[in-house]
Amino acid sequence: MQKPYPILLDLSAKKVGVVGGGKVAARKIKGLLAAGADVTVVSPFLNDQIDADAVHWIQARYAKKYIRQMNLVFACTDDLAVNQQVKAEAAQFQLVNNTSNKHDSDFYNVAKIDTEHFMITISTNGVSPSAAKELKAEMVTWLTGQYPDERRSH
Ligand SMILES: C[C@@]1(CC(=O)O)c2cc3[nH]c(cc4nc(cc5[nH]c(cc(n2)[C@H]1CCC(=O)O)[C@@](C)(CC(=O)O)[C@@H]5CCC(=O)O)C(CC(=O)O)=C4CCC(=O)O)c(CCC(=O)O)c3CC(=O)O
Ligand SMILES: NC(=O)C1=CN([C@@H]2O[C@H](COP(=O)(O)OP(=O)(O)OC[C@H]3O[C@@H](n4cnc5c(N)ncnc54)[C@H](O)[C@@H]3O)[C@@H](O)[C@H]2O)C=CC1
Repeated sequence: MQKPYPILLDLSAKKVGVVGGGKVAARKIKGLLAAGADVTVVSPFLNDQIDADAVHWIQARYAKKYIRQMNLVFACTDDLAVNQQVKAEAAQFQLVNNTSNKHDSDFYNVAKIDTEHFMITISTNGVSPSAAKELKAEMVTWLTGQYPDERRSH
């Protein structure tokens, strides 16, 4: 991304689409449900880490019609052509995260530390997600030393 614009979103009760129901989808869905989003998953199969009762599950292969209401869409299948298709077919109002191609995404997810007083988000602007995860771990250790009360969910 050339000039990313960072924001925090209120997704409570907002419809969010997730295409694919595997390991990566499971991680994204966990974060979305924690934010109170109304998640619809389009996928023939669901990973056992995804609670089918907590989402709307459309048990089908991707088709544009399933996500036409959603502002925010996560393309998480293991078929790169399908993820690309989700991005290519999106309307102007839809923001798509193609999880298999950072060069084909409208937004990236961030590593997050959520404490009593701060929400700290970490990004490498797509360069190295594992480096973001490592820096998060170091910052949690540092923060815990500075603010002993700040141990909430990370
Ligand atoms: C561009 C971005 C788009 C997006 O997903 O939003 C993206 C893309 C890709 N990730 C890949 C791999 C991994 N991603 C993780 C983990 C996380 N990835 C996250 C974000 C992002 N990942 C966005 C940019 C973030 C930034 O700017 O720093 C985090 C921060 C947040 C989250 O996922 O919610 C979360 C850590 C949060 C936490 O732990 O706290 C791990 C580690 C693990 O799973 O343990 C691995 C395996 C190890 C590795 O390769 O690093 C691949 C290669 C796929 C392949 O080639 O097979 C791509 C595709 C590509 O690079 O194009
Ligand atoms: N952005 C990130 O954080 C990361 C992204 N990736 C990328 O994520 C992608 C998915 O990886 P995993 O979740 O590990 O794969 P996975 O194999 O666990 O899951 C793939 C899911 O896609 C579904 N699917 C396949 N074709 C579909 C279609 N036509 N329509 C709807 N659903 C369909 C399958 O049923 C399955 O649920 C890979 O392309 C990988 O490169 C991998 C690691 C991290």
